[in-house]
Amino acid sequence: MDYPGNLFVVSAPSGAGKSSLVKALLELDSHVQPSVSHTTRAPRGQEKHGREYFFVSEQEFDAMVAANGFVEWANVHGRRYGTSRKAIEERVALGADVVLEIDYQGALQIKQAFVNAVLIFILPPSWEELRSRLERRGEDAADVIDLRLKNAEEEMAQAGKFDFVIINEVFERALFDLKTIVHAQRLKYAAQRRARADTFESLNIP
Ligand SMILES: Nc1ncnc2c1ncn2[C@@H]1O[C@H](COP(=O)(O)OP(=O)(O)OP(=O)(O)O)[C@@H](O)[C@H]1O
Ligand SMILES: Nc1nc2c(ncn2[C@@H]2O[C@H](COP(=O)(O)O)[C@@H](O)[C@H]2O)c(=O)[nH]1
Repeated sequence: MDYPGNLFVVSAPSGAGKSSLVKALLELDSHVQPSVSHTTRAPRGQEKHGREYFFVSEQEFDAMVAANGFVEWANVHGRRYGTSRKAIEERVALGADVVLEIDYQGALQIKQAFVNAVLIFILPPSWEELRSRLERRGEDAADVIDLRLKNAEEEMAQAGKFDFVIINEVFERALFDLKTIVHAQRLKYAAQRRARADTFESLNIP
């Protein structure tokens, strides 16, 4: 389905820096709105219900799956995460640009539902740096970090299925790349929609 708003999907192995990049993008670009996912994992650090995530029980998550309430959902690092269908469809239908920070399985499901969604994959500069970012962040236990690094191998193998790949080595440079992609795609889709509207008008199609 085609909507007036744009969907940007940002995926990366845990610790590559996608949340930091998306947060910085949101501060710079008031046209972009974040999507708040539902998850069955516990809050960490200063995370708040409704801000970083909607933290729900396994039963609540099951109920949303049964009600077709997710536009995509996946098992990631042993927990379930999903994007509310209603929140996304309502906002892009109103012309908002929405950014989703989700894993690659969810990103590929989004592309099926929204063909114009732009998929962006963030890579760390090296394995060593990925591990040290997770350790420096200091929010996950050692066994959780090990699991996330193990899963990173499979996740990084999916980068080729994305529309764009950004290497997050120097933060400001990666942010510039992300901003450029968002602006370029917004202009491209606006031009496409205008051209289609002009064609319909010239053919007298309401
Ligand atoms: N370019 C960079 N150089 C150095 N450190 C960075 C860079 N980008 C992000 N970081 C740091 O790396 C850590 C991981 O970043 P962040 O939490 O944004 O990762 P993430 O990909 O969102 O991870 P997760 O999927 O687990 O939420 C944070 O401490 C962040 O400040
Ligand atoms: N498929 C989905 N993946 C999601 C969603 N929300 C977050 N995520 C991904 O989960 C991992 C772990 O996140 P963390 O906050 O526990 O570190 C990360 O790759 C996220 O991108 C979602 O709605 N759907």
